[in-house]
Amino acid sequence: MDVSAPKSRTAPAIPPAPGQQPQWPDEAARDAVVAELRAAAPLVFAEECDRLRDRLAAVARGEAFLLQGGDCAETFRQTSAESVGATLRTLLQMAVVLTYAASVPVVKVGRMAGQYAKPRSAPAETRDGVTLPVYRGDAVNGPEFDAAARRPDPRRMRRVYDASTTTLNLVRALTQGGFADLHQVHAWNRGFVTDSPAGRRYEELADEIERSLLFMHACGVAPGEVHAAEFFVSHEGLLLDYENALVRTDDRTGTPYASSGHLIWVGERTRHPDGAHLDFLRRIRNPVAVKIGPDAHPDELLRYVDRLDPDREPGRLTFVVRMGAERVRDRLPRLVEKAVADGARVAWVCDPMHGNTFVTPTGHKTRRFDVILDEVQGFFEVHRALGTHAGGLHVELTGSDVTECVGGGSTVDMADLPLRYESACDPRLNHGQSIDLAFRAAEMLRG
Ligand SMILES: O=C[C@H](O)[C@H](O)COP(=O)(O)O
Ligand SMILES: C=C(OP(=O)(O)O)C(=O)O
Repeated sequence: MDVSAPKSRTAPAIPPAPGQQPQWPDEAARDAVVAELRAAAPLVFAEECDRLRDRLAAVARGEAFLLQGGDCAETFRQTSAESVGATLRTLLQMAVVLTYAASVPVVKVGRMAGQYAKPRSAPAETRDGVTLPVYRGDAVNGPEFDAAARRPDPRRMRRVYDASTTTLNLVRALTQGGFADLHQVHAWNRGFVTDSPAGRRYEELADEIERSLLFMHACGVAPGEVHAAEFFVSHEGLLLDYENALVRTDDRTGTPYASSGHLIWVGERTRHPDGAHLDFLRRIRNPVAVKIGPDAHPDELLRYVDRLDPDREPGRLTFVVRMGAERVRDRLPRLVEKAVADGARVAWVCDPMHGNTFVTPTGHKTRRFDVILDEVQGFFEVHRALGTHAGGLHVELTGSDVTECVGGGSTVDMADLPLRYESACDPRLNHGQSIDLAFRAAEMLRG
Protein backbone atom coordinates (compact mmCIF):
# COMPACT_ATOMS: atom_id res chain seq x y z
CA MET A 1 0.00 0.00 0.00
CA ASP A 2 1.32 3.38 -1.05
CA VAL A 3 1.41 5.21 2.27
CA SER A 4 5.07 6.12 2.75
CA ALA A 5 5.59 9.32 4.69
CA PRO A 6 6.50 12.27 2.48
CA LYS A 7 9.99 13.71 2.77
CA SER A 8 9.83 17.19 4.22
CA ARG A 9 9.85 20.01 1.67
CA THR A 10 9.16 23.68 1.85
CA ALA A 11 6.28 25.01 -0.22
CA PRO A 12 4.22 28.13 -0.14
CA ALA A 13 1.01 27.89 1.84
CA ILE A 14 -2.08 27.52 -0.36
CA PRO A 15 -5.44 27.68 1.35
CA PRO A 16 -7.14 24.27 1.62
CA ALA A 17 -9.89 23.85 -1.00
CA PRO A 18 -12.99 25.19 0.70
CA GLY A 19 -16.51 24.24 -0.15
CA GLN A 20 -16.07 21.88 -3.11
CA GLN A 21 -17.88 19.11 -1.20
CA PRO A 22 -21.68 19.32 -1.14
CA GLN A 23 -23.47 19.93 2.12
CA TRP A 24 -25.90 17.00 1.91
CA PRO A 25 -29.11 18.14 3.59
CA ASP A 26 -30.09 14.56 4.43
CA GLU A 27 -27.25 12.75 6.18
CA ALA A 28 -29.22 9.53 6.70
CA ALA A 29 -29.84 9.33 2.94
CA ARG A 30 -26.13 9.95 2.32
CA ASP A 31 -25.18 7.13 4.70
CA ALA A 32 -27.65 4.75 3.05
CA VAL A 33 -26.25 5.47 -0.45
CA VAL A 34 -22.68 5.14 0.77
CA ALA A 35 -23.56 1.75 2.30
CA GLU A 36 -25.09 0.65 -1.02
CA LEU A 37 -22.04 1.75 -2.95
CA ARG A 38 -19.72 -0.01 -0.54
CA ALA A 39 -21.52 -3.24 -1.31
CA ALA A 40 -21.68 -2.67 -5.07
CA ALA A 41 -19.53 -4.44 -7.66
CA PRO A 42 -16.39 -2.60 -8.77
CA LEU A 43 -16.73 -0.62 -12.00
CA VAL A 44 -13.14 -1.24 -13.04
CA PHE A 45 -10.62 -3.85 -11.98
CA ALA A 46 -7.15 -3.63 -10.46
CA GLU A 47 -5.53 -5.47 -13.38
CA GLU A 48 -6.95 -2.92 -15.83
CA CYS A 49 -5.61 -0.05 -13.71
CA ASP A 50 -2.19 -1.73 -13.64
CA ARG A 51 -2.29 -2.04 -17.42
CA LEU A 52 -3.02 1.66 -17.78
CA ARG A 53 -0.14 2.41 -15.41
CA ASP A 54 2.14 0.42 -17.73
CA ARG A 55 0.86 2.35 -20.74
CA LEU A 56 1.39 5.67 -18.96
CA ALA A 57 4.90 4.55 -18.03
CA ALA A 58 5.60 4.50 -21.77
CA VAL A 59 4.24 8.06 -21.97
CA ALA A 60 6.48 9.15 -19.08
CA ARG A 61 9.47 7.56 -20.84
CA GLY A 62 8.69 9.45 -24.05
CA GLU A 63 7.60 6.38 -26.00
CA ALA A 64 3.86 7.05 -26.27
CA PHE A 65 1.29 9.87 -26.27
CA LEU A 66 -1.80 10.16 -24.06
CA LEU A 67 -5.11 11.25 -25.54
CA GLN A 68 -7.58 11.96 -22.74
CA GLY A 69 -10.93 13.51 -23.57
CA GLY A 70 -14.66 13.67 -23.18
CA ASP A 71 -17.39 15.83 -21.73
CA CYS A 72 -16.71 18.59 -19.28
CA ALA A 73 -19.61 17.19 -17.28
CA GLU A 74 -21.34 13.93 -18.15
CA THR A 75 -25.09 14.02 -17.57
CA PHE A 76 -27.63 11.31 -16.79
CA ARG A 77 -29.74 12.51 -19.70
CA GLN A 78 -26.97 11.78 -22.17
CA THR A 79 -26.14 8.28 -21.02
CA SER A 80 -27.15 6.84 -24.35
CA ALA A 81 -25.57 4.56 -26.91
CA GLU A 82 -25.67 7.42 -29.39
CA SER A 83 -23.89 9.94 -27.20
CA VAL A 84 -21.29 7.53 -25.79
CA GLY A 85 -20.70 6.10 -29.28
CA ALA A 86 -20.17 9.54 -30.82
CA THR A 87 -17.62 10.57 -28.17
CA LEU A 88 -15.85 7.25 -28.49
CA ARG A 89 -15.74 7.49 -32.29
CA THR A 90 -14.30 10.99 -32.05
CA LEU A 91 -11.56 9.83 -29.69
CA LEU A 92 -10.78 6.83 -31.91
CA GLN A 93 -10.54 9.14 -34.93
CA MET A 94 -8.25 11.54 -33.09
CA ALA A 95 -6.09 8.65 -31.91
CA VAL A 96 -5.78 7.28 -35.42
CA VAL A 97 -4.77 10.71 -36.74
CA LEU A 98 -2.13 11.05 -34.04
CA THR A 99 -0.85 7.50 -34.45
CA TYR A 100 -0.72 7.55 -38.21
CA ALA A 101 0.50 11.08 -38.74
CA ALA A 102 3.06 11.10 -35.94
CA SER A 103 3.91 7.38 -35.73
CA VAL A 104 3.56 7.14 -31.96
CA PRO A 105 1.44 4.72 -29.96
CA VAL A 106 -1.53 6.57 -28.46
CA VAL A 107 -2.95 5.67 -25.05
CA LYS A 108 -6.71 6.35 -25.17
CA VAL A 109 -8.50 7.48 -22.03
CA GLY A 110 -12.05 8.89 -21.88
CA ARG A 111 -13.27 11.55 -19.51
CA MET A 112 -16.13 9.11 -19.23
CA ALA A 113 -18.06 6.82 -16.89
CA GLY A 114 -17.61 8.97 -13.79
CA GLN A 115 -17.17 12.64 -14.79
CA TYR A 116 -20.33 13.81 -12.99
CA ALA A 117 -19.06 16.14 -10.24
CA LYS A 118 -17.80 19.67 -10.94
CA PRO A 119 -15.67 22.02 -8.87
CA ARG A 120 -17.00 25.56 -9.18
CA SER A 121 -15.49 29.02 -8.75
CA ALA A 122 -18.45 30.38 -6.77
CA PRO A 123 -20.91 28.62 -4.45
CA ALA A 124 -23.98 30.41 -5.81
CA GLU A 125 -25.31 32.04 -8.95
CA THR A 126 -27.78 34.88 -9.40
CA ARG A 127 -30.25 35.27 -12.26
CA ASP A 128 -32.76 38.11 -12.46
CA GLY A 129 -32.25 38.91 -8.80
CA VAL A 130 -32.70 35.28 -7.64
CA THR A 131 -29.71 33.57 -6.00
CA LEU A 132 -29.41 29.77 -5.84
CA PRO A 133 -26.63 27.27 -5.14
CA VAL A 134 -24.50 26.67 -8.20
CA TYR A 135 -24.87 23.48 -10.28
CA ARG A 136 -22.14 21.06 -9.14
CA GLY A 137 -22.67 18.28 -11.65
CA ASP A 138 -25.38 15.61 -11.91
CA ALA A 139 -23.68 13.76 -9.04
CA VAL A 140 -24.80 16.51 -6.68
CA ASN A 141 -27.75 18.54 -8.01
CA GLY A 142 -29.62 19.44 -11.18
CA PRO A 143 -28.75 22.13 -13.75
CA GLU A 144 -32.27 23.65 -13.86
CA PHE A 145 -32.42 27.03 -12.20
CA ASP A 146 -34.91 26.26 -9.45
CA ALA A 147 -34.45 25.72 -5.75
CA ALA A 148 -35.55 22.07 -5.73
CA ALA A 149 -33.18 21.06 -8.55
CA ARG A 150 -30.24 22.84 -6.98
CA ARG A 151 -30.68 21.14 -3.61
CA PRO A 152 -27.89 18.54 -3.22
CA ASP A 153 -29.36 15.03 -3.25
CA PRO A 154 -27.07 12.17 -2.14
CA ARG A 155 -29.22 9.61 -3.99
CA ARG A 156 -27.69 11.04 -7.14
CA MET A 157 -24.45 9.22 -6.24
CA ARG A 158 -26.29 5.95 -6.81
CA ARG A 159 -27.38 7.25 -10.21
CA VAL A 160 -23.76 8.13 -11.01
CA TYR A 161 -22.81 4.53 -10.33
CA ASP A 162 -25.64 3.24 -12.54
CA ALA A 163 -24.92 5.67 -15.38
CA SER A 164 -21.20 4.85 -15.20
CA THR A 165 -22.04 1.14 -15.37
CA THR A 166 -24.09 1.74 -18.52
CA THR A 167 -21.37 3.89 -20.09
CA LEU A 168 -18.67 1.36 -19.29
CA ASN A 169 -20.78 -1.43 -20.66
CA LEU A 170 -21.15 0.49 -23.93
CA VAL A 171 -17.46 1.39 -24.01
CA ARG A 172 -16.39 -2.21 -23.43
CA ALA A 173 -18.83 -3.55 -26.04
CA LEU A 174 -17.91 -0.93 -28.63
CA THR A 175 -14.14 -1.14 -28.20
CA GLN A 176 -14.02 -4.93 -28.14
CA GLY A 177 -16.89 -5.84 -30.44
CA GLY A 178 -15.79 -4.71 -33.88
CA PHE A 179 -16.79 -1.02 -33.72
CA ALA A 180 -13.18 -0.03 -32.95
CA ASP A 181 -11.71 -2.25 -35.67
CA LEU A 182 -9.26 -0.17 -37.70
CA HIS A 183 -11.02 -1.38 -40.85
CA GLN A 184 -13.90 0.87 -39.68
CA VAL A 185 -11.74 3.97 -40.02
CA HIS A 186 -14.08 5.42 -42.68
CA ALA A 187 -17.24 4.31 -40.89
CA TRP A 188 -16.20 6.26 -37.75
CA ASN A 189 -16.63 9.43 -39.78
CA ARG A 190 -20.13 8.55 -41.00
CA GLY A 191 -22.77 11.02 -39.91
CA PHE A 192 -20.19 13.68 -39.13
CA VAL A 193 -19.57 16.72 -41.30
CA THR A 194 -17.04 15.63 -43.92
CA ASP A 195 -16.98 18.71 -46.13
CA SER A 196 -14.84 20.76 -43.73
CA PRO A 197 -11.05 20.93 -44.26
CA ALA A 198 -10.51 18.68 -41.23
CA GLY A 199 -13.23 16.28 -42.47
CA ARG A 200 -11.63 16.04 -45.92
CA ARG A 201 -8.19 15.60 -44.42
CA TYR A 202 -9.53 12.79 -42.27
CA GLU A 203 -11.10 11.04 -45.27
CA GLU A 204 -7.76 11.18 -47.11
CA LEU A 205 -5.94 9.76 -44.14
CA ALA A 206 -8.57 7.01 -43.81
CA ASP A 207 -7.98 6.11 -47.49
CA GLU A 208 -4.28 5.79 -46.79
CA ILE A 209 -4.87 3.62 -43.74
CA GLU A 210 -7.17 1.36 -45.74
CA ARG A 211 -4.49 0.98 -48.40
CA SER A 212 -1.91 0.17 -45.71
CA LEU A 213 -4.21 -2.48 -44.22
CA LEU A 214 -4.74 -4.05 -47.65
CA PHE A 215 -1.00 -4.03 -48.16
CA MET A 216 -0.45 -5.70 -44.79
CA HIS A 217 -3.04 -8.38 -45.55
CA ALA A 218 -1.49 -8.96 -48.97
CA CYS A 219 1.84 -9.47 -47.22
CA GLY A 220 0.22 -12.05 -44.96
CA VAL A 221 0.28 -9.98 -41.74
CA ALA A 222 -2.50 -11.27 -39.45
CA PRO A 223 -5.24 -8.66 -39.00
CA GLY A 224 -6.02 -9.68 -35.36
CA GLU A 225 -4.22 -6.75 -33.73
CA VAL A 226 -6.40 -4.10 -35.34
CA HIS A 227 -9.80 -5.57 -34.44
CA ALA A 228 -10.18 -4.01 -31.00
CA ALA A 229 -8.99 -0.90 -29.23
CA GLU A 230 -7.60 -0.60 -25.75
CA PHE A 231 -9.55 2.12 -23.98
CA PHE A 232 -9.60 3.34 -20.38
CA VAL A 233 -11.84 5.70 -18.41
CA SER A 234 -11.02 8.54 -16.04
CA HIS A 235 -12.64 11.32 -14.05
CA GLU A 236 -11.91 13.93 -11.44
CA GLY A 237 -11.96 12.35 -7.97
CA LEU A 238 -13.88 15.25 -6.48
CA LEU A 239 -16.77 13.76 -4.56
CA LEU A 240 -15.04 11.95 -1.72
CA ASP A 241 -18.18 10.25 -0.38
CA TYR A 242 -18.53 8.52 -3.74
CA GLU A 243 -14.84 7.80 -4.29
CA ASN A 244 -14.19 6.40 -0.81
CA ALA A 245 -17.24 4.16 -1.01
CA LEU A 246 -15.91 2.57 -4.22
CA VAL A 247 -12.39 1.78 -3.01
CA ARG A 248 -11.80 -1.97 -3.26
CA THR A 249 -8.90 -4.10 -2.07
CA ASP A 250 -7.09 -6.07 -4.73
CA ASP A 251 -7.16 -9.76 -3.72
CA ARG A 252 -3.79 -10.38 -5.32
CA THR A 253 -1.88 -7.86 -3.26
CA GLY A 254 -4.15 -6.50 -0.53
CA THR A 255 -3.73 -3.04 -2.06
CA PRO A 256 -6.59 -0.49 -2.29
CA TYR A 257 -7.71 0.71 -5.71
CA ALA A 258 -10.36 3.23 -6.71
CA SER A 259 -12.84 1.03 -8.57
CA SER A 260 -14.74 4.08 -9.92
CA GLY A 261 -12.40 4.57 -12.89
CA HIS A 262 -8.97 3.57 -14.17
CA LEU A 263 -7.29 6.94 -13.76
CA ILE A 264 -8.38 9.47 -11.14
CA TRP A 265 -7.22 13.07 -11.14
CA VAL A 266 -7.36 15.91 -8.66
CA GLY A 267 -8.28 19.32 -10.04
CA GLU A 268 -6.76 22.76 -9.79
CA ARG A 269 -9.17 23.81 -7.03
CA THR A 270 -8.62 20.83 -4.74
CA ARG A 271 -4.91 20.06 -5.18
CA HIS A 272 -3.68 21.29 -1.80
CA PRO A 273 -0.72 19.01 -1.00
CA ASP A 274 -2.05 18.38 2.52
CA GLY A 275 -5.70 18.27 1.49
CA ALA A 276 -8.18 15.43 1.57
CA HIS A 277 -8.14 14.94 -2.22
CA LEU A 278 -4.40 14.45 -2.39
CA ASP A 279 -4.66 12.09 0.54
CA PHE A 280 -7.25 10.07 -1.36
CA LEU A 281 -4.93 9.72 -4.36
CA ARG A 282 -2.09 8.74 -2.04
CA ARG A 283 -4.11 5.82 -0.68
CA ILE A 284 -5.02 4.23 -4.02
CA ARG A 285 -2.79 2.31 -6.37
CA ASN A 286 -4.41 3.49 -9.63
CA PRO A 287 -2.48 5.76 -11.96
CA VAL A 288 -3.27 9.28 -10.75
CA ALA A 289 -2.98 12.81 -12.10
CA VAL A 290 -2.88 16.33 -10.70
CA LYS A 291 -4.01 19.40 -12.64
CA ILE A 292 -1.41 22.16 -12.55
CA GLY A 293 -2.51 25.77 -12.96
CA PRO A 294 -0.45 28.88 -13.66
CA ASP A 295 0.19 29.71 -10.01
CA ALA A 296 1.68 26.36 -9.07
CA HIS A 297 5.05 26.66 -7.33
CA PRO A 298 7.86 24.24 -8.25
CA ASP A 299 8.11 23.12 -4.60
CA GLU A 300 4.47 22.12 -4.70
CA LEU A 301 5.15 19.78 -7.60
CA LEU A 302 7.92 18.16 -5.61
CA ARG A 303 5.49 17.61 -2.76
CA TYR A 304 3.07 15.89 -5.12
CA VAL A 305 5.85 13.66 -6.34
CA ASP A 306 6.94 12.82 -2.79
CA ARG A 307 3.38 12.13 -1.68
CA LEU A 308 1.98 10.34 -4.66
CA ASP A 309 5.01 8.74 -6.25
CA PRO A 310 7.68 8.25 -3.59
CA ASP A 311 9.25 5.41 -5.60
CA ARG A 312 9.49 7.55 -8.76
CA GLU A 313 7.64 4.91 -10.73
CA PRO A 314 6.90 5.96 -14.33
CA GLY A 315 3.17 5.72 -15.03
CA ARG A 316 2.02 6.35 -11.48
CA LEU A 317 1.80 10.16 -11.68
CA THR A 318 0.78 12.48 -14.50
CA PHE A 319 0.83 16.26 -14.36
CA VAL A 320 -1.93 17.81 -16.46
CA VAL A 321 -0.77 21.35 -17.15
CA ARG A 322 -3.49 23.99 -17.71
CA MET A 323 -1.82 27.35 -17.60
CA GLY A 324 -3.51 29.30 -20.37
CA ALA A 325 -1.88 30.13 -23.69
CA GLU A 326 -0.50 33.42 -22.41
CA ARG A 327 1.37 31.88 -19.51
CA VAL A 328 2.47 28.40 -20.49
CA ARG A 329 5.74 29.44 -22.15
CA ASP A 330 6.71 31.56 -19.19
CA ARG A 331 5.60 29.43 -16.26
CA LEU A 332 5.94 25.81 -17.28
CA PRO A 333 9.74 25.61 -17.78
CA ARG A 334 10.69 26.15 -14.13
CA LEU A 335 8.20 23.49 -13.03
CA VAL A 336 9.52 20.90 -15.48
CA GLU A 337 13.13 21.75 -14.69
CA LYS A 338 12.66 21.44 -10.95
CA ALA A 339 10.70 18.20 -11.21
CA VAL A 340 13.27 16.65 -13.54
CA ALA A 341 16.15 17.80 -11.32
CA ASP A 342 14.41 16.08 -8.41
CA GLY A 343 14.30 12.78 -10.30
CA ALA A 344 10.55 12.83 -10.94
CA ARG A 345 9.52 10.42 -13.72
CA VAL A 346 6.09 11.77 -14.42
CA ALA A 347 4.10 12.15 -17.64
CA TRP A 348 3.45 15.74 -18.74
CA VAL A 349 0.12 16.35 -20.42
CA CYS A 350 -1.42 19.56 -21.78
CA ASP A 351 -4.99 20.61 -20.96
CA PRO A 352 -5.39 23.61 -23.29
CA MET A 353 -9.01 24.19 -22.24
CA HIS A 354 -9.23 25.32 -18.63
CA GLY A 355 -6.79 28.24 -18.74
CA ASN A 356 -8.49 29.75 -21.79
CA THR A 357 -12.15 30.15 -20.87
CA PHE A 358 -13.98 33.47 -21.09
CA VAL A 359 -17.59 34.63 -20.97
CA THR A 360 -19.10 36.48 -23.94
CA PRO A 361 -21.40 39.49 -23.54
CA THR A 362 -24.30 37.10 -24.27
CA GLY A 363 -23.31 35.11 -21.17
CA HIS A 364 -21.84 32.08 -22.98
CA LYS A 365 -18.71 30.53 -21.53
CA THR A 366 -16.48 29.81 -24.49
CA ARG A 367 -12.92 29.19 -25.70
CA ARG A 368 -11.19 30.16 -28.93
CA PHE A 369 -9.79 27.32 -31.01
CA ASP A 370 -6.71 29.36 -31.99
CA VAL A 371 -5.91 30.07 -28.38
CA ILE A 372 -6.35 26.41 -27.44
CA LEU A 373 -3.95 25.55 -30.24
CA ASP A 374 -1.51 28.20 -29.07
CA GLU A 375 -1.37 26.65 -25.62
CA VAL A 376 -0.67 23.24 -27.15
CA GLN A 377 2.03 24.82 -29.29
CA GLY A 378 3.55 26.55 -26.24
CA PHE A 379 3.51 23.28 -24.30
CA PHE A 380 5.38 21.53 -27.13
CA GLU A 381 7.87 24.38 -27.41
CA VAL A 382 8.70 24.24 -23.70
CA HIS A 383 9.29 20.50 -23.78
CA ARG A 384 11.32 20.70 -26.95
CA ALA A 385 13.55 23.38 -25.43
CA LEU A 386 14.08 21.32 -22.27
CA GLY A 387 14.53 17.99 -24.04
CA THR A 388 11.53 16.49 -22.22
CA HIS A 389 8.51 14.73 -23.68
CA ALA A 390 5.26 16.55 -24.44
CA GLY A 391 3.30 13.51 -23.37
CA GLY A 392 -0.31 14.14 -24.26
CA LEU A 393 -3.50 16.11 -24.57
CA HIS A 394 -6.39 16.38 -22.14
CA VAL A 395 -9.43 17.95 -23.82
CA GLU A 396 -13.09 18.61 -23.26
CA LEU A 397 -14.89 17.43 -26.39
CA THR A 398 -17.99 15.77 -27.70
CA GLY A 399 -18.91 13.83 -30.81
CA SER A 400 -21.83 16.18 -31.54
CA ASP A 401 -21.76 19.26 -33.73
CA VAL A 402 -22.28 21.63 -30.83
CA THR A 403 -21.43 25.33 -30.99
CA GLU A 404 -19.59 25.93 -27.74
CA CYS A 405 -16.00 26.83 -28.74
CA VAL A 406 -15.32 29.33 -31.52
CA GLY A 407 -13.08 28.90 -34.57
CA GLY A 408 -11.31 25.80 -35.77
CA GLY A 409 -12.17 23.31 -38.50
CA SER A 410 -15.91 23.79 -38.44
CA THR A 411 -15.86 27.59 -38.13
CA VAL A 412 -18.22 28.37 -35.30
CA ASP A 413 -18.28 32.10 -34.60
CA MET A 414 -19.57 34.10 -31.66
CA ALA A 415 -23.00 34.58 -33.20
CA ASP A 416 -23.37 30.78 -33.50
CA LEU A 417 -22.90 30.08 -29.80
CA PRO A 418 -26.62 30.03 -28.88
CA LEU A 419 -27.45 27.62 -31.73
CA ARG A 420 -26.26 24.41 -30.09
CA TYR A 421 -24.82 25.25 -26.71
CA GLU A 422 -25.50 22.00 -24.87
CA SER A 423 -22.72 21.62 -22.31
CA ALA A 424 -23.84 21.28 -18.72
CA CYS A 425 -20.78 23.23 -17.62
CA ASP A 426 -17.75 24.25 -19.73
CA PRO A 427 -17.55 24.58 -23.55
CA ARG A 428 -16.39 21.52 -25.48
CA LEU A 429 -14.74 21.12 -28.85
CA ASN A 430 -17.21 19.70 -31.35
CA HIS A 431 -16.41 16.80 -33.63
CA GLY A 432 -14.79 18.87 -36.41
CA GLN A 433 -12.76 20.98 -34.02
CA SER A 434 -11.54 17.83 -32.25
CA ILE A 435 -10.32 16.25 -35.50
CA ASP A 436 -8.71 19.54 -36.50
CA LEU A 437 -6.88 19.68 -33.16
CA ALA A 438 -5.66 16.10 -33.62
CA PHE A 439 -4.14 16.95 -37.03
CA ARG A 440 -2.44 20.07 -35.66
CA ALA A 441 -1.12 18.24 -32.59
CA ALA A 442 0.16 15.42 -34.82
CA GLU A 443 2.18 17.98 -36.79
CA MET A 444 3.69 19.30 -33.57
CA LEU A 445 4.43 15.80 -32.34
CA ARG A 446 6.08 14.87 -35.60
CA GLY A 447 8.07 18.09 -35.65
O1 LIG B 1 -14.79 22.25 -15.69
C1 LIG B 1 -14.89 22.99 -15.02
C2 LIG B 1 -15.05 23.71 -13.80
O2 LIG B 1 -16.08 23.19 -13.08
C3 LIG B 1 -15.24 25.05 -14.24
O3 LIG B 1 -14.19 25.50 -15.04
C4 LIG B 1 -15.57 25.99 -13.16
O4 LIG B 1 -16.41 26.80 -13.76
P1 LIG B 1 -16.99 28.10 -13.09
O5 LIG B 1 -15.87 29.08 -13.04
O6 LIG B 1 -18.08 28.48 -14.03
O7 LIG B 1 -17.51 27.72 -11.76
C1 LIG C 1 -12.43 21.49 -13.54
C2 LIG C 1 -11.58 20.95 -14.38
O1 LIG C 1 -10.34 21.36 -14.59
P1 LIG C 1 -9.40 22.22 -13.64
O2 LIG C 1 -9.38 21.52 -12.31
O3 LIG C 1 -8.10 22.15 -14.35
O4 LIG C 1 -9.95 23.59 -13.56
C3 LIG C 1 -11.95 19.83 -15.27
O5 LIG C 1 -11.07 19.27 -15.91
O6 LIG C 1 -13.14 19.52 -15.35
